[in-house]
Amino acid sequence: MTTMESLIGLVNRIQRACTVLGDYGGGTGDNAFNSLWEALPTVAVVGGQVISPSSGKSSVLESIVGRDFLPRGSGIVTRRPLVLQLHKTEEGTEEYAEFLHLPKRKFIDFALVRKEIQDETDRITGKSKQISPVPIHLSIFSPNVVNLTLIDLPGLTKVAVEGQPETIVEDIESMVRTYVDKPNCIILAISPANQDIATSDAIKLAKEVDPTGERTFGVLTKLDLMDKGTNALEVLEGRSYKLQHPWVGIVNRSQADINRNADMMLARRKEREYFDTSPDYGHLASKMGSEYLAKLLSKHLESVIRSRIPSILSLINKSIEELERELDRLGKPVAVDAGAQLYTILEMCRAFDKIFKEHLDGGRPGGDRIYGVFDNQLPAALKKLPFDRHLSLQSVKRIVSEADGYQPHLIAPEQGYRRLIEGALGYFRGPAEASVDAVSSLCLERACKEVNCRNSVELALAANTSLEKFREESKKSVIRLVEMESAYLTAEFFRKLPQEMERPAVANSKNQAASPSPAAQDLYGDGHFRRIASNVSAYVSMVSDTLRNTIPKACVYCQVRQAKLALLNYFYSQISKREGKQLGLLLDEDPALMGRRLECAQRLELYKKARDEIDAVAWVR
Ligand SMILES: Nc1nc2c(ncn2[C@@H]2O[C@H](COP(=O)(O)OP(=O)(O)OP(=O)(O)O)[C@@H](O)[C@H]2O)c(=O)[nH]1
Repeated sequence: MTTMESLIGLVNRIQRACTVLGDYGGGTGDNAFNSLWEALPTVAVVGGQVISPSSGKSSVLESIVGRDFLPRGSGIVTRRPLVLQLHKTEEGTEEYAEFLHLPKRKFIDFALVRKEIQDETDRITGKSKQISPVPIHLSIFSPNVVNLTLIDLPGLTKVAVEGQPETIVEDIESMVRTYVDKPNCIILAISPANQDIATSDAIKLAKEVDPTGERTFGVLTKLDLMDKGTNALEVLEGRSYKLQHPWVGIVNRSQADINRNADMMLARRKEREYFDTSPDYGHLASKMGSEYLAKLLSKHLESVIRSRIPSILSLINKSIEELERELDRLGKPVAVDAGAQLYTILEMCRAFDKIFKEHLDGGRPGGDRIYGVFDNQLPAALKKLPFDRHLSLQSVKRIVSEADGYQPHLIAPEQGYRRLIEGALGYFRGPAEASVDAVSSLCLERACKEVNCRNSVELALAANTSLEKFREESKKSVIRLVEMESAYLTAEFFRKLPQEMERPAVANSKNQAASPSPAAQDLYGDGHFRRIASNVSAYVSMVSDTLRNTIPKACVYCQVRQAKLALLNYFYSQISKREGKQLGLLLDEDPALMGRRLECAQRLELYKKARDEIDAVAWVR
């Protein structure tokens, strides 16, 4: 047989785990998980707010705890649900409080608890006076409490005060309703005795959601403030409004007591005395007061939890089945720890690298297309270069005379030759760069095809980045080859030229024997410029043959060979920089899918843990 402590403690633990996972009820939509939070029995404290007369909700809670710890002030003070978990400790032990969001801090000073509730409320809602459904969990350990969990909700209000959004009235009501609508919710409806019970906000709401009064506990405060000669027996004896559970009357500290900082323990004793000596309520004394209320609720909560355990278990089992099915559908669960993720990713990179190499080396199609670039595309592009235009008679004349300047050349236009050759060599940059791009896109195409099989956009991006790096290197190398040709011309080639140059002049002299100086005559004639064009063309064609052989060498050296050697190393170095979530990204292309899988896995863990905890409680068997 278990104790009350273990049952309420069990629910407390499950409730805390739910909050950590973001389950505090209210989930809607197709993807919403079953809410375990909503299945857990709770006591929700409901009362009217601010508008006179106030219900005394805060005073009741403080009286149950026996400490002053709730924020007070004008406007809506409670703006987030406060899950108040009370744990009874041994007589004589020190009282302290703990927040779920500050697990390592023990609060001994309850004034600091009040401040932390305010600060933590503001952390989520800002100072905007908005409300938020995200609960604050506060545990109080004290010899002066009973084991009990209460959820303090924002007080029901009728008008928005300054600084609050217009919708606050409906917002609060709908938040309170998400709690009190649930059949597992025990409603602690607090109303002041100096107000007509028919107009109590708390009772009106309770009547609506729990018409038979099965799960409502009516609490009447401020009995001491009733007009002389009147009493609240009509309500307390259940004649004004009948509930299944007896009404409990309360006498809290007055405002004057609060101002005086009157001791809570003393207040409890005074309350006891009030009922013991009251001519009106004496016959009900043993069932009145905040201490009695706390014990009554604790006992009731325990019995409700006991009765609900089978249905909670069946919800948990059903949810476990659903989650396991969904995880199956989502595919193999991602290895949760970073080590396993890293292993999987490296395996994937190795497989990718191996197949990629096979494509380049032969054995798989791909490498032959790179050869096609060198054997067909590059020679064709070289052939198409516009040397005819560059070396047209007109262009040669212009370039040579520009190079000569004011002093025409005497024998051979050295500067003119250089300018013509430099200009022509510049055209080689285009085919050189195009070869690099073609090889790069073939490598990338191969890589992407391979990566697609592995379903990882991240891997594709990593391959792309590294191939891009190789492409840049390769481009620099081929451009350097072209620039080297411009930087130093092969003098040997031109040394052979004078003899050849003479040949047309000799032929000329045979035909025009009477001509006084044919060579001199031709020095600035068209024939002379045509010869220059033809010499330059021959030189450029020699360079073209060289580049046709060296460009492929540079591409293979910088791109293909590097891709084979360094792609895997590049993956390794990139991956070792990543951690946690980023590793997960490498494994899967869809962050939404990944998120859902993680959520499902966490939920599954929560449900399994909850099932184990419930199973561990002896009475279930
Ligand atoms: N004399 C007397 N005063 C009470 C009683 N209950 C509450 N009060 C006073 O009523 C005022 C409001 O009490 P709270 O406990 O703050 O009431 P609340 O419903 O939480 O109201 P807000 O804090 O304004 O939301 C305080 O001055 C209390 O001292 C009671 O039973 N008797």
